[in-house]
Amino acid sequence: MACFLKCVPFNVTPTITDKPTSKEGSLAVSGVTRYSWDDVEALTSNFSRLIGSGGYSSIYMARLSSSAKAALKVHVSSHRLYKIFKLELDILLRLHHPNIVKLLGYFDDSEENGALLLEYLPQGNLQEKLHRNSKQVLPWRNRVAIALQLVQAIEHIHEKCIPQIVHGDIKSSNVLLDKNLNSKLCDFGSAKVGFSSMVQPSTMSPRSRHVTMVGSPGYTDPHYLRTGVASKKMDMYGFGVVVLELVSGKEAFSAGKGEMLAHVAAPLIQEILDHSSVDVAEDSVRGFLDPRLLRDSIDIIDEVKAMLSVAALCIGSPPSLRPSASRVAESLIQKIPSLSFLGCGKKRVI
Ligand SMILES: Nc1ncnc2c1ncn2[C@@H]1O[C@H](COP(=O)(O)OP(=O)(O)OP(=O)(O)O)[C@@H](O)[C@H]1O
Repeated sequence: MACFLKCVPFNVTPTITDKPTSKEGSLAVSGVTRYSWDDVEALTSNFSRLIGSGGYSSIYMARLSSSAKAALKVHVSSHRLYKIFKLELDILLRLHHPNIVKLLGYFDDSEENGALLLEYLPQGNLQEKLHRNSKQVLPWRNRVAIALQLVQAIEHIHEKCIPQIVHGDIKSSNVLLDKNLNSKLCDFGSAKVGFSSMVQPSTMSPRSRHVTMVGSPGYTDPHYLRTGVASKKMDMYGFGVVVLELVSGKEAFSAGKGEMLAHVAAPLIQEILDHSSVDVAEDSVRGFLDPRLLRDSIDIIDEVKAMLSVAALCIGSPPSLRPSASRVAESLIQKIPSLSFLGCGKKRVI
């Protein structure tokens, strides 16, 4: 999760009622099992296989049976991080969507230790898939499918959940991939729940016009950085940057060059906003496209332009002009024929 958390106080109201199940030592809440620490140790074979780590957690392989795998996210033990664990737990208990990581169970000592048992996504996160595994090129049709599935997950939390949820940290390492490269949004530790559209961090003093957080480098909405006002539009900004990553194969922030992808793309984005993606020179588009996809570029150039025009609108200013997640989903389905391999045009999951 991003350092967003340092600025926004959480008001986590426990909403979970535990009900006993037949399994000894475990409790279940709406199909989600509550585990004891002994269960957790057994499921992970004493935390023997680390499969991922984030700023505030470690993720271990867990086995529910000889064939069924899961991922156990253990939050670092502390009172402050326990609140983040509770926030993520409360949100995941409410969320059921094919493109959002599924909660299977949890451990909670009600003080400062918590762990989430999640469905296991064997292809890891999108950031690694795009940038670290250079031998295996992610095909174009999977990239557009991932963009659509991600925006459908965002649409679900923004527009279908009551109260609505803002994720607060949309980035490629928070997009996990299943064995068929379907995407699942994870990491709700930075989320805001139940405000109408905007939230202002209370740590912003009237004298200070700047917020202390910087967010995940390359993904944070500059409007949020300037004003401290968080809204659904900041998720759309993060989504726009992920689309730029999918198209270009470049990282959102290059530490070596100290360069942000949104800045690198700015001239092309401006051209698209000033004219229309249809009129933008094909050479400029090819110049931005992931070189590993250039071989197929003749067939996909119109789709690349459609993806770029979505990214341009999502990272544009002012935030009020950015499209909603449902508008983006509709526009991708309309303009990208490759999505038909998913049957996306026919049936929408929201
Ligand atoms: N269900 C899962 N299946 C497989 N791998 C996972 C799963 N959940 C998390 N991971 C791996 O662990 C990484 C970190 O997970 P996550 O983002 O939830 O942790 P975090 O502490 O909130 O991280 P961050 O500092 O990025 O916010 C993911 O990018 C992914 O590589």
